[in-house]
Amino acid sequence: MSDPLALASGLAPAGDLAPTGAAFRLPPVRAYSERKPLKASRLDQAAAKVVGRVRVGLAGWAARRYARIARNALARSEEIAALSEAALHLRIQAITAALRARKTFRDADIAEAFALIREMSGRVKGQRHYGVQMMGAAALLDGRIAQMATGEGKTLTATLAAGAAALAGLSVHVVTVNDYLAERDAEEMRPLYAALGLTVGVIKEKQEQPERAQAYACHITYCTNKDLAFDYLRDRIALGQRASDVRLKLENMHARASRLAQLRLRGLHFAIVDEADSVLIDEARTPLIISAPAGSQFGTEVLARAMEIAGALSSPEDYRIEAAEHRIVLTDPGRERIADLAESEAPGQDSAWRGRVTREGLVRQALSALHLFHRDEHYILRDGKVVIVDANTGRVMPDRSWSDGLHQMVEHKEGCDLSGARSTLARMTYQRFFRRYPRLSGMTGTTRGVAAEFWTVYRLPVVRIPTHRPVQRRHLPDEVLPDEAAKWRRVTARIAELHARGCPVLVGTRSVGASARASAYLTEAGLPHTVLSAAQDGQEAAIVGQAGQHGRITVATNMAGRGTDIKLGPGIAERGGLHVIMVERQDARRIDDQLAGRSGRQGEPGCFQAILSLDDPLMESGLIGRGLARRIMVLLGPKHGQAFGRRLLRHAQRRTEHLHGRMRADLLHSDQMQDRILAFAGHAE
Ligand SMILES: Nc1ncnc2c1ncn2[C@@H]1O[C@H](COP(=O)(O)OP(=O)(O)OP(=O)(O)O)[C@@H](O)[C@H]1O
Repeated sequence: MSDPLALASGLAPAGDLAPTGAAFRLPPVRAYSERKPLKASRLDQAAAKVVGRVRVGLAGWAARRYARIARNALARSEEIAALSEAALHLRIQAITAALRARKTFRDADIAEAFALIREMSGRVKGQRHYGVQMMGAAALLDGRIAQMATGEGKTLTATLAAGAAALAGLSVHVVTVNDYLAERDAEEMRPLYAALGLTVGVIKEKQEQPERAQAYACHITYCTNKDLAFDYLRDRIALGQRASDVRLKLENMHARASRLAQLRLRGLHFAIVDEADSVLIDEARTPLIISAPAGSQFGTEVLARAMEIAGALSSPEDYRIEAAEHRIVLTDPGRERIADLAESEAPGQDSAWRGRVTREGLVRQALSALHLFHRDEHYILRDGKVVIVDANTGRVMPDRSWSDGLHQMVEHKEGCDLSGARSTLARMTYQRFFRRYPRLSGMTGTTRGVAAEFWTVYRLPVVRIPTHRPVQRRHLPDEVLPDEAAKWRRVTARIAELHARGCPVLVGTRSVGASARASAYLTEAGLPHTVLSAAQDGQEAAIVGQAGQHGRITVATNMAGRGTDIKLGPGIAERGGLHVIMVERQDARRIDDQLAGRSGRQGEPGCFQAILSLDDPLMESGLIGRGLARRIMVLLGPKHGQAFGRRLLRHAQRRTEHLHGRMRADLLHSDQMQDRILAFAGHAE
């Protein structure tokens, strides 16, 4: 293999899988493995982009190599299928020894390991990996993004790469986007790993440090990106913010042991990121912050006054709402008005109003709470508390809070009790975190528009893997209605028609609020349905389990757009499979594709249709206003008007994608600057 995987081991050797003795050497023990930060100056980024393009072009060549590995593995399948249980175990021990001795993955070893894992999977789970799944797994082992269409079986694919790497002695992290998927995948695959002699740990939200350390000590650990990154941040705090490996080696045994006992991870070695575009691209900018209760915070009166002042200002004279960037910008006249209002309403009363920066910060947060953060979209109210809804996954994040007093401002707006203010102890982003893995890989259904970014930011080339069977999903043309009301009438009519035929329907929305509206319209039309949203994520498995059954109607935010495997009930394939109706465009075409991918899985029939309106939230990033767009649509008549509406929405989506891409590039650059500045003062996180 031209780019062999260099082996490294965690603190604890990954277990005794092969007979001990002279047969193989354990890889060198490193204290807390991680990669040095990658360079990311503007010039590096530009160069990486060019290289990235070339590598994307060369991906076909790499795919041929992975196909060869898969063919070689399949060629052994008959012989391996004939092995007795004991003989199969002996072969697994032999390949384990070979992998560990060589410290690199050779194509022949990979083919042997894959063939053995595949056979074991067939015996234990009744599922033998397809050739294309072995291709995908070879790409993962090689540190790439395997682009595999939705429903192609990425969960099973990961077992080959995770299993082979764990047999070789690497500690493996399989990263998914939410707790439900992490637990489901780990439990589903546990019997297979156990048969290979590998242990599996699952990280769950409420676990304490010892339990977490135990789960990370397993050969393979299933976890969410959020848990993993926070555990790493906590380890960095415990390690004392210094380059850990050298320091740990220099410390005496006792100090070292007590420090190690506080750690959770065994360092970063090999990660397989499921839904890689969501984790590595969409969530790249999410700030990960570890905070502690802070001493002082503003009281209700100050927040109330900030809200009053915010209410007295007007847009665009005093401030501008930049919806796409999700920020408020104060104008010069606005700043003056704030100074006047603060002075007149509270002559010298509270120190908060004396300093310009604090004063304007407070009013900006109040304006944000009023105009940018909406209930049932960005947050929900649960037990009298403001609970954030993650924009990417549609899930509630009970332990997350907005920083810099924004959370308290939103609580005040909603009349909730104020939670305590917190100060930051450590902070980083996913972008920064995942770049620390010496060997990173990912799987995703789509890399549309972001393949070059995977390379620029993470040095991850994308390899497209063919589907096992031809895709049978039908895509109907988008329909664009002039406004919300017309859209919902059309949506309910279409659902009623499908429901009458017994077809299961999945309605995909962008927010909890839109799901509630969909639910109200369906109730009015007398259509029985179930809502799957952040507000009731506890029943997720049960709802998803039913969504492909006869006549079912399920309304879901984009939380169902990732990883959920909706199985078709009896007779449903003959009725055309699952129908997915998208009622709002997402911020990126990739996310629309994910929703479409809930239907037509594994070569089954399915149908995808978008019924949209010019009231779509994306239109805020559009070229022209909604009123003008409506008039032009009417002028153009039904046929051309539709084409115009479709183009307008696509264009708005492309602008949003572009804007977000630029923001991520800026962040990478500023992260790099921060590294340089902080190099004199210690580590950034
Ligand atoms: N080799 C196989 N043999 C039999 N069934 C398989 C095989 N591989 C996958 N499947 C089945 O295919 C379905 C889809 O798998 P899975 O949910 O892992 O797909 P996915 O690629 O992760 O989809 P998504 O992109 O939506 O996350 C599952 O029901 C799984 O059991």
